[in-house]
Amino acid sequence: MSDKRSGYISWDEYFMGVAVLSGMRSKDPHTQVGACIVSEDNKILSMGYNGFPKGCSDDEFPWAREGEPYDNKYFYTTHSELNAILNYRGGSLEGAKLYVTLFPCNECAKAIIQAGIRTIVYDDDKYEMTPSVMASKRMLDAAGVRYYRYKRTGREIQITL
Ligand SMILES: O=c1[nH]c(=O)n([C@H]2C[C@H](O)[C@@H](COP(=O)(O)O)O2)cc1CO
Ligand SMILES: [Zn+2]
Repeated sequence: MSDKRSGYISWDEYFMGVAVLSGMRSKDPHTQVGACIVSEDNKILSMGYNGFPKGCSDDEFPWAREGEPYDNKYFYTTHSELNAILNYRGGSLEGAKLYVTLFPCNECAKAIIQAGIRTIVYDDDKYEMTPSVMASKRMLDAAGVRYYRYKRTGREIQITL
C-alpha cells in the first residue's frame, strides 16, 4: 500500500494551468491567449502569450480591434502559439504537444504543422465559425495533427504571490 498523496493536479491540469498563467502576461485588453508546448514525455519545452514583437512598445503600438489595418492590433500581434514555437531554442519540436487556451488560427496552424507538433489540446473555441479557424482545422486534419478539447475539471487553484 502506497502512501502517495492524493489530490495532486493531473498532467492536463498542469499544462493547461501553465498556458492560462502564461496568458495572464498578455497586454491585449480583449483576448488573452496562453500556450505551453510539452514533449512526448511530459516535459515543458516552451511557453508563449499574445503580444507585440520585441521592440514594439505595448504603450505605443495600437491595441484597438477596429479602424485602419495600420492602426489596429491585427498587423502587429504575435499569437501565443507562434511565440511559444519561436521561444523554443532547443532544437526540434517534432512529436510535441501544444496546450493552448484558444483554438489556433490558420496562420498558427501552418507554423504548428511545420514545426512537427502532432497534438493540440485547446480550451476555448470562440472563433470556431470564422473562416480562419475553419481553414485551420482543414489544414490540421489534412496534416494529421490531432486536436481535442481540454476537459475542464472545475478545480480551482489559488496561488498567493
Ligand atoms: O489562436 C489565436 N492565438 C492568439 O494568440 N490570438 C491573439 C491575437 C490577438 O491578440 C487576440 C485576438 O483578438 P480579438 O479576440 O480581439 O480579435 O488573440 C488569437 C488567436 C485566434 O484564434
Ligand atoms: Zn494564430
